[in-house]
Order: sequence, then structure tokens, then C-alpha cells
Amino acid sequence: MTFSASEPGAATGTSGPPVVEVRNLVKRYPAHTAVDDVSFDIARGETFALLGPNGAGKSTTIEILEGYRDRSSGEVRVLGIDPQKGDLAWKAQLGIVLQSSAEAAHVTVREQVEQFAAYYPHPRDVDEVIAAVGLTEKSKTRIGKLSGGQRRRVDVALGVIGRPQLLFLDEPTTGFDPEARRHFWELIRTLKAEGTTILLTTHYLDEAAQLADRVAVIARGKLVEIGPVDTIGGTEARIPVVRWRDETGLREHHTSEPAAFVATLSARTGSEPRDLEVIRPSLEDIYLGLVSAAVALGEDETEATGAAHV
Ligand SMILES: Nc1ncnc2c1ncn2[C@@H]1O[C@H](COP(=O)(O)OP(=O)(O)OP(=O)(O)O)[C@@H](O)[C@H]1O
Repeated sequence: MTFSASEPGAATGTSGPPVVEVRNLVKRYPAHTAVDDVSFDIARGETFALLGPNGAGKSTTIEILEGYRDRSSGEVRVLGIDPQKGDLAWKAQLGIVLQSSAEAAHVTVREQVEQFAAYYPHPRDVDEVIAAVGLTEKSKTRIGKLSGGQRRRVDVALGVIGRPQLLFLDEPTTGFDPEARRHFWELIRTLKAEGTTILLTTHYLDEAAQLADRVAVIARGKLVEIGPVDTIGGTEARIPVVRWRDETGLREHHTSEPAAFVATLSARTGSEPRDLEVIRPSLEDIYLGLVSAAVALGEDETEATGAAHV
């Protein structure tokens, strides 16, 4: 599944100034700081995943970048513009898939996508987009009659129809079945190959590992870690684990040379170790380690601050 060749508005390469620049971003609510001194850049053509537990501040950050929410302090530039001052021409370069959206239930999939296409100067072909999200057979169905996952695909179609330079995807595949998720990944790879810059939030760590060039982990509004998918968390967090069973029970050993360790183990026991596994930490394992350390640190700080006020 591919889109036709790029037209005006498509970005190319990863050079030039960052598409997104965030410096010391803070969003305060009366009783709560939702985003606390967060800074990052996203380069042109990059796919960047913002990860974090429920309530970490991901949607708030994205909504500030989209111009839907004002910040309390800090500097933000999206395609060179402060989102609080973004005009219609600026908005037309963005593609937005919100966490939840309310499409008109009484119109068909095709009518809805066509209507959105008319808002943009260089829209993609309506039927191509409907096909890319796997809804060709449902194109004449009223949106109110679609399943939750199918409606989510309409959201994605509406997000990409305007040929955006920068695409925001806030938990885009929630409710997708596994096959639809794979199709969606293909669609994102096609957009990426065309040079689209993508900011993604997801709770599916395999999705982030598949799609993202870099990830940022936030917890309690603070940036915990940022870096390429294959190095985030540092080398320590990536050391493989060899697991096997012997007469004393389940054993495990962390080593950066698992093959050599398994060879020694086999030679020592004189046979194949029972239930042998070599496990390389996944992005999910690394993410969970980072978040639990950050949450524990936050709780310590809260206790210390509370104690200081006693
Ligand atoms: N309008 C608001 N008024 C007060 N607090 C808010 C408001 N909107 C969000 N918050 C709070 O800000 C924090 C961050 O919320 P946000 O929606 O950004 O989290 P998230 O990381 O996107 O979470 P999720 O993964 O559940 O979508 C939460 O504690 C939330 O309750």
C-alpha cells in the first residue's frame, strides 16, 4: 500500500532547523503541574515517540504543540511558529489524530474524508487514503455504524488527508486489531519515507520500537530520558539475561556475552541446560525500568518536601 508521488508540501530529508522545538515547557493547573520543564527537538523527517504512564503529561504536551492548549511558560516552535500564534496556513501543514474525536455519525466514511480533503490546499487522493487505512469496503457506510477500531481508522485517514508536514498521532492504534495495527505501521512507514515528521504517543511499546527513530520518556510531567530507540536506557539496561533450570530451580545470569556463557554452562553440565533462554531486554522492559525509577524518585522527593513542611 503506497500513496502516489509527493506533491508540494511534502518534507524531505532530516536536515535544516528542527520541525519542533520545545524549551523548558511548563503547564500548571491550579492544583497540579502537568508538564514540568520539558525540552526536546524533533528533526525534519524524524519519527519521535513520546512515552509515559497515564497522566504523565503526553497529551498536554501534544495539545500545546498543536495550539489547542496554552502553556504556562517555556518556549515552543512548531514549523518555526509559536503555536499560540499559529494561523490557518500553519494549521494546514499539521495532521492531527487526537486521542478521541467526534466525527459526524450520519455521514459516510467517504463523505467525511472528502469534506476534510476540501480544507487543505494539496490533499491526498481520497480513495487512496481510504484504502491505506483499510476502509475501502466501508467507504459508503455511515460512520455511526462502524466499530470502534474502524472509527479510529477514520481518525487516522482524516489526520493524513491534508498531506501534513508534521503529523501528530495521539495513541493512534487504540482499539485496532493486530492486523489493522500492522497495516497502520505500513502506512506510517510510507509517510515517513515521503519525509513526513511524526510525533507519536502510544502505550504499545512494540509500536514505538517498530516506528520511532527516537523516544522520550516522561513521568509525572518530567522528561526522564530521551534518545534513539536502540540506545535509550544505556548499556546496563540492555545486558541480556541467560535463564536456565538446574536441580536448585530457575537460574539466571546477566552477561553481555551470552553465547560464551551458554558454551561454558553446557561444557560444565555436559548436556544442554534445561529450559535455556537468552532474553534481550525489550523497549518495554527498559521503559518500565525507567518509569519505575522515576516514580520512586518522585515519591521520595514528595516525602522529603512534605517532611520539610512539617
Ligand atoms: N484541564 C485540566 N485541568 C486540570 N488538570 C488537568 C487538565 N487536563 C489534564 N490535567 C492533568 O494533567 C496531567 C497530565 O494529563 P495528560 O492528559 O497530559 O496525560 P497523558 O500522559 O496524556 O495520559 P494518558 O496516557 O492517560 O493519555 C494529569 O494528571 C491530568 O489529570
